[in-house]
Amino acid sequence: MSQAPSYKRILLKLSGEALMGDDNYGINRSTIEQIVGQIKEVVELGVQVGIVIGGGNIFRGVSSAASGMDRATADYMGMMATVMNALALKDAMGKVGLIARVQSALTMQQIAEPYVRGKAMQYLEEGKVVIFGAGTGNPFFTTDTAAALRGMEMNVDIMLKATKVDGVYTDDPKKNPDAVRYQTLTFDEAIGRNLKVMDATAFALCRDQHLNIKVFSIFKQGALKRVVLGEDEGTLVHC
Ligand SMILES: Nc1ncnc2c1ncn2[C@@H]1O[C@H](COP(=O)(O)OP(=O)(O)OP(=O)(O)O)[C@@H](O)[C@H]1O
Ligand SMILES: O=c1ccn([C@@H]2O[C@H](COP(=O)(O)O)[C@@H](O)[C@H]2O)c(=O)[nH]1
Repeated sequence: MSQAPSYKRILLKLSGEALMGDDNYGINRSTIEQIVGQIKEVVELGVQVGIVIGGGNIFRGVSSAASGMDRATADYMGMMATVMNALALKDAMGKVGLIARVQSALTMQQIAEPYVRGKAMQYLEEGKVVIFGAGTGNPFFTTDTAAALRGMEMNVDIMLKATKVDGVYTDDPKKNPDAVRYQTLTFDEAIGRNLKVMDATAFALCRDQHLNIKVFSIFKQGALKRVVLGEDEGTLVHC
């Protein structure tokens, strides 16, 4: 019996750091293949997939490597890092027969299309995966905020934040072993408790536009498909 997805169109926010796998930097080949395999599973269910990818595996504007630099310059470097990840993701998708397009918020026409909302919508309707690179195109923002923004522009049904932890916790589970995972929580709770799993700007945007977020671990085999099928996986952040 075929399974019916709970969502027609999703915006997947992929952590850049998740691409490192167990490495300290960059893109781990088997990790990206594992992630692309999960994306393929949901495309095959007929779900339209837009992706915003982070850059933390290569460069962050607020990282120690950037300290002493002009913040806006460092942020432009961070945005370029996300384009590198977007190209790597597109390449890995092509190898398993997925058709993907990269649209960049910063113009770099030799390597990526510029972001054009209508064109991106058309690609999604055609069943192509659209990877949005360069975040919002503006310094002082993050790719979480870009994911919220593109998700709203694409009229997606839900934003899925695929990360290294399996949901939202009372505290950072990487630092506090006593942290407890929420099954669901509201945007106001997430903002009020200053939970650092996403930035507050992204939470506030999603709250104001009624775009729910599911936070889950991309390292759990089949997790993306379970989320899309509406099964119990990760943490739902809702209005
Ligand atoms: N309350 C919390 N619940 C869950 N995770 C939390 C919490 N507070 C902090 N974190 C941390 O937030 C991180 C979110 O990671 P993620 O890599 O997705 O961030 P990102 O900055 O969006 O990614 P990147 O810049 O690599 O694209 C997790 O690694 C987790 O350790
Ligand atoms: O809209 C945006 C998005 C990102 N940046 C810069 O890129 C890096 C990497 O993004 P992450 O969200 O941390 O993965 C970020 O640290 C910023 O320096 C940006 O300036 N604007």
